Amino acid sequence: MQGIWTTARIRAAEDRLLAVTPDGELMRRAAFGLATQVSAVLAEGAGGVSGRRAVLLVGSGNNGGDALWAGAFLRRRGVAVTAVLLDPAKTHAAGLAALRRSGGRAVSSVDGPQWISRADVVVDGIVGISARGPLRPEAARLAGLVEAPVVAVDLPSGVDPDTGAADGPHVTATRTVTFGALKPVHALAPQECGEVVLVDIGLRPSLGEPDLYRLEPADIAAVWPVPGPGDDKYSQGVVGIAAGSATYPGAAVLASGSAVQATAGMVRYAGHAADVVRARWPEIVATGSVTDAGRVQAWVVGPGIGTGAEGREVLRHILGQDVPVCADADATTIIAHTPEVLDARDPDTPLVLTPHAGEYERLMGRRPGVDRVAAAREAAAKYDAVVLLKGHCTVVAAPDGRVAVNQPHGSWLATAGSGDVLTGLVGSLLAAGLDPWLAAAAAAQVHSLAGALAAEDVPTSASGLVAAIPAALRLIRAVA
Ligand SMILES: NC(=O)C1=CN([C@@H]2O[C@H](COP(=O)(O)OP(=O)(O)OC[C@H]3O[C@@H](n4cnc5c(N)ncnc54)[C@H](OP(=O)(O)O)[C@@H]3O)[C@@H](O)[C@H]2O)[C@@H](O)CC1
Ligand SMILES: Nc1ncnc2c1ncn2[C@@H]1O[C@H](COP(=O)(O)OP(=O)(O)O)[C@@H](O)[C@H]1O
Ligand SMILES: [K+]
Repeated sequence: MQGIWTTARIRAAEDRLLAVTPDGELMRRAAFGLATQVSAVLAEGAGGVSGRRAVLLVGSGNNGGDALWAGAFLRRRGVAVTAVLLDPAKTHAAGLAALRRSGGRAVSSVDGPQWISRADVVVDGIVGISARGPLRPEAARLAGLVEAPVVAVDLPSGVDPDTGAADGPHVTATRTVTFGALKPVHALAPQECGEVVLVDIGLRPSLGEPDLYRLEPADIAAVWPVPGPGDDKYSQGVVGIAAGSATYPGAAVLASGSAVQATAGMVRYAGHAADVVRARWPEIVATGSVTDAGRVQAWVVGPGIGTGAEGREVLRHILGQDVPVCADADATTIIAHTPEVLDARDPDTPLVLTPHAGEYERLMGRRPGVDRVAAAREAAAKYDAVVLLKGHCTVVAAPDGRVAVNQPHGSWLATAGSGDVLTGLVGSLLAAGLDPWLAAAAAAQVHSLAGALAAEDVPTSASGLVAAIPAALRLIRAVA
């Protein structure tokens, strides 16, 4: 798993490392890595390095210092470097001196536009992990003039380092070069960061346990159930799907189909769409009611079941079965409106809730807001459940505090019925006995990968996602 650390933790680790490192050493390590990446962007975008023009946007902190030192390294490779100083009186003195010694130029922000317009690459050293709020007007004005590729130092300025919120003027980078460790912004604002490159400055041993995680293919491959020689259809975990209705059978078909594709064992369906489900997926054992569904090791409940009395009874029955439950869509709304249905649940029975922002609002009485990690954690604590908060970057929080952030592969999942596919994936992993947090996080990752593979650069559908699940799993197992 990739670890991600909040800026408070990064700063504390940096302080520990700084105390045992010669003055300026960390910044020089960071700047050298940064200069290497700027050179690479020049080589790719401007056809070479020597003779190309780099403009540094330099703020008042160490982030600007990194940019200035990198400018000095770039000079050695023959790059024409101009630093635009946003606050000359507070500019990092040693960095500025190094740039000047190397033959680089420094100008004030008034003279910035003429240099920015001729740049082959712009280095965003406006602000780093000590940033608060969006870009200030002068920085916003200069950033708005940039047309060249942008390499962001540590993070794209104006984007919140800890929440990834980009709700005001900010930089959008082609590449972000970060130091020592990933910060939340890198997982939560992929659109603004572009490609993220991590430069090792020796921080890892000082960091301790991560605050957030991102699953890597190897993590998913290691836990995704595959049958062994001793397995049969039951031993791998049977998942039950309570979804859809006679009028709206689509959710049932999608959630059940997703479960069929996800694992090898067995899928049971219970509800009013039994005929349609059976016709589409003959391998599913389908019945009309959850009370005669047979034994399962986990339940998926909610998509399309309605929020009336019948839906409530279905949910109450399922919560009382002492097996893990993924409650989605209408089940989320029922829980929000009649929380006493949860009394049917044994406190030790794992529950996964999968709200989108609107369902979150019903569950918590407020929108998730800009701090989606905190929002998911609060809901997880309130409901003693794993909460998968849907979005471009889906966040999965466990009641014990663990949080995973999903890595999106584009926005292809924004299609009707996509959530039904996700819930089927979660359910089959719960049935296989996975830790519920890991099940939800792995499902989210496979879901987005299936979206990208189904889409292949043109829009896809939820049925397309279901069909692409095997390809996503094949790819994950191949690269792991
Ligand atoms: N420590 C280390 O070992 C290493 C650190 N490293 C690097 O240091 C960076 C952190 O540096 P830092 O702490 O100096 O703060 P940083 O983010 O550059 O600037 C903060 C200043 O900017 C201002 N400002 C604030 N908000 C603003 C806004 N919205 N828009 C505009 N301006 C704004 C505000 O100043 P003010 O103008 O208010 O006086 C504030 O004080 C880190 O990201 C990494 O790049 C690497 O070299 C590796 C080793
Ligand atoms: N812009 C987006 N980028 C990436 N993923 C998205 C985006 N919009 C939605 N998704 C994902 O698509 C799924 C939509 O689920 P949901 O809102 O329940 O839709 P539905 O009710 O139509 O099934 C979620 O997994 C969500 O994270
Ligand atoms: K920056």
